[in-house]
Amino acid sequence: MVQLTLTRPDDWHLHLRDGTAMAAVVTATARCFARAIVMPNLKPPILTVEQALAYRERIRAVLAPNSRFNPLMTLYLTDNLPAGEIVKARASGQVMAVKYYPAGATTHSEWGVTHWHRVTTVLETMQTQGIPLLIHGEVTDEHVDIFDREKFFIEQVLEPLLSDFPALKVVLEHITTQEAVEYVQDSNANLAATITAHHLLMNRNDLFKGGIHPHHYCLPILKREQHRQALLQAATSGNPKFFLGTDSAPHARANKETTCGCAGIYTAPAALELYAEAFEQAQALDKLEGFASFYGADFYNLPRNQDKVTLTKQPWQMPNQFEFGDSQVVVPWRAGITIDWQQVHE
Ligand SMILES: NC(=O)N[C@@H](CC(=O)O)C(=O)O
Ligand SMILES: [Zn+2]
Ligand SMILES: [Zn+2]
Repeated sequence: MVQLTLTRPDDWHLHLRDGTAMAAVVTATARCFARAIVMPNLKPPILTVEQALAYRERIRAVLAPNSRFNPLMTLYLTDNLPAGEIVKARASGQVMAVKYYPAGATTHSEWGVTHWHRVTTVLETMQTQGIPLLIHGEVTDEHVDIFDREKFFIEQVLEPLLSDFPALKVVLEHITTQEAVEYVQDSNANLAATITAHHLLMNRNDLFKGGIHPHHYCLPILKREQHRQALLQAATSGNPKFFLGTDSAPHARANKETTCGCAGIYTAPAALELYAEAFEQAQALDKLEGFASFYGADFYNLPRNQDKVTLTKQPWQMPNQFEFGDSQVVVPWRAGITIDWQQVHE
């Protein structure tokens, strides 16, 4: 049997939601990942260190008693986030980063940043304190084609922002384009990017193959094949600027399969297995460990994990749905479909 053993990975971009929904999904991540950067886009969002630490305790409270899963918290950047909150975040040791949502760009981004010029004081403090800025990199101008929003964000926002804050650590999250890959490659070591499994394995045809697929809809939206190839190349290149962030983003089935469905793909139930599939496709399984288990920790100046996980090539079928709190269900990516790799649970 083909087996693959690697240092336990971390997920550097994850949505856990809150309440009973959170309780229903957190194990899917905790079974595999040692740590995860937990996104703050709750409704209402996580605006203070106090709220972030309380959210962290709610997550920890539903973990199995012997779980060593460590949720790493983030703050939601608004036009009004006080710089003092950054100092508190640094002191907390558990609030690791600040998330920049352009207002209106994605799920629960309505409290996000209207223009980066409004948050320069906070960025200044983050730069001094060494707190990374995590960016959803899409412009929100409705005149910009949805497939070009990432490219335009890089030109119109990221480039000027980085030139004003060259020492700020920045993660361009869930990149989807060749332009993003090239921009990150060509920048200094303070800029890194996360890549999702679904953007490594699907292109925009998968939104429409034989009919419309709401469970393939996420933001940034899937792009054409040329971009998927660029992402695959970046992820498997061994360049430490690219690391794992699933962007696993569960929504209730009823909110996906509807007239105006939510953006977000729930990949946590097979996250590492799906990355293995992508890396195998690129004949680069030997590069998975660096991408999944080393480079993110290095970027955040955290120790690499010590223990291991093992995947085996034993097909299994993804369930059609999972419970999602309060009599809701969530449909995972690849629902009802065979997954090639499987994590071995000791
Ligand atoms: N990726 C998504 O399509 N959705 C995310 C938000 C985000 O990461 O942009 C969500 O919270 O549902
Ligand atoms: Zn996003
Ligand atoms: Zn996300």
